[in-house]
Amino acid sequence: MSEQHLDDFVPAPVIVLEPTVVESRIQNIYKTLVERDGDQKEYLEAVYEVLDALKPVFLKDEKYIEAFERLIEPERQIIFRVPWVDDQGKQRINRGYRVQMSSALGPYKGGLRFHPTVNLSVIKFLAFEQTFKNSLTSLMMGAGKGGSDFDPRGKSHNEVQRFCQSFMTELFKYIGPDTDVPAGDINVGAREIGFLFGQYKRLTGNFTGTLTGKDTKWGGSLIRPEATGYGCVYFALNYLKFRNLDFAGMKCLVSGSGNVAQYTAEKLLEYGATVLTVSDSSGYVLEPAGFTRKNLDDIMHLKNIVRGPLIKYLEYSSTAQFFPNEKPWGVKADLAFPSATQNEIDGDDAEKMVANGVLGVFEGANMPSTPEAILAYRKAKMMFGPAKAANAGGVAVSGLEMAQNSQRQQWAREMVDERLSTIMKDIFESSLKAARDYGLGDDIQAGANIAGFLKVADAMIEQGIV
Ligand SMILES: NC(=O)C1=CN([C@@H]2O[C@H](COP(=O)(O)OP(=O)(O)OC[C@H]3O[C@@H](n4cnc5c(N)ncnc54)[C@H](OP(=O)(O)O)[C@@H]3O)[C@@H](O)[C@H]2O)C=CC1
Ligand SMILES: O=C(O)CCC(=O)C(=O)O
Repeated sequence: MSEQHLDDFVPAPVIVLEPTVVESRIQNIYKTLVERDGDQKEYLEAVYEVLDALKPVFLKDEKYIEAFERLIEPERQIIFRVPWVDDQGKQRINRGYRVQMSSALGPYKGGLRFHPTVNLSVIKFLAFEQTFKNSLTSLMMGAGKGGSDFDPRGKSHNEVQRFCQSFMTELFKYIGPDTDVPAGDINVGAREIGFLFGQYKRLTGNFTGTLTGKDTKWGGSLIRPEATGYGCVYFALNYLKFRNLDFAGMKCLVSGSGNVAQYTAEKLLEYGATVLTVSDSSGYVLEPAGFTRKNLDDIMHLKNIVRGPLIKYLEYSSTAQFFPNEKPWGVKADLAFPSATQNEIDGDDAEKMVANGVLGVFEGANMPSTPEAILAYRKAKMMFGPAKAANAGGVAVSGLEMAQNSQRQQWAREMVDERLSTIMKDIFESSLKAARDYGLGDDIQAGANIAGFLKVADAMIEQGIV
């Protein structure tokens, strides 16, 4: 650029609007979204939470309102047919999705979920949350999310393989190591990533880091399987330290019994906490004296190898109690780690936790707390680690997997764990700093939204209206 051009460059003026004008712009953004996508209730819930938290940012500069308006329209939404053949030779059809939300900070990045509840609203809310989460990690990652309404429950190994191959036969057109890098989420673990990667390689002829969460023998990062659960506990550790507390003797409720729940429980045990519960979609298990390491190994065996329902855990333990079709939130404890799915804690569940003196909730799952639940935590001044901050460890190590793949290297376990722990500490601190910068005290929920948003918004503004 010539000097003349540099002289010509005038940064956009800061436009400060009256609070009433900001309020009405916010209402209009939300109203327009409801008019367009009113049936997407999970997406509306996720957008509303962020919109509300960003008010102080919008009050300081109008440009951020415009950036937000742009951000809530995904860059691209891909919906496709996934035909496959079951073990009886019968044709089956599922629907596949990939929402490429934002490429402001890097290639689209985020997991794939296979679950009968998957629809466009669910994938959009997950891609939206991913945008702020990935920004908080400070790694070069944009945001996306995908999946299918395919239900792997009761499907054979071969059926899952055929489904994954068909899913990738369409998805491969839209992804790549520098464009979009999917990973796992609910029901997409090491087995499914293997099938998806194999088909991607077969279709493109390239062995690239296009998926993360790969097996560590062929390009995966050490610590990626543990990263979301460990990261959530590291985040909680920073929050506890900030309140002059620690894990020793803390009684913890964990929900879910999949990837995130298992490694959350593992790290909690390492830190001397007591894990009282795990759950699945059929109910929850209580170990009244807390899970031992052996108990946790049994849960891992039941869920990862046998792939059975949680009631079968009673065959492994004589002390456990199983509560069918119930959630663990009424059990008396000190800390809660929801690690199953969205909206698994409603207002009533949260009130039970408040009444039981729960000190903090750290979200391993994405958006597990309803708006009513969050209100109850806030009123009770509980510690609250919102998903986009607390569960960012998984995607952070996926970012490190991308870096290792680019270098054709595999880093040592200790090195990845150290990076993860530092990233979680930085996320806690940057969320706190953003809250303080905007006069919001130690409101980590608002701070995480603000810190995550500002980086994406500034990048969007600097890259022009695209
Ligand atoms: N894996 C990762 O790296 C990351 C995951 N997350 C989030 O963490 C959460 C758990 O994911 P992950 O552990 O990977 O998934 P898994 O598939 O490994 O485990 C999911 C667990 O949640 C339970 N579950 C799923 N749906 C429901 C439901 N509707 N009601 C009650 N329980 C349910 C499952 O029970 P059942 O087996 O009976 O279905 C299972 O125990 C999700 O919200 C995901 O988006 C967030 C960041 C990263
Ligand atoms: O590792 C990733 O890319 C995605 C993890 C994910 O889906 C999430 O953070 O919700």
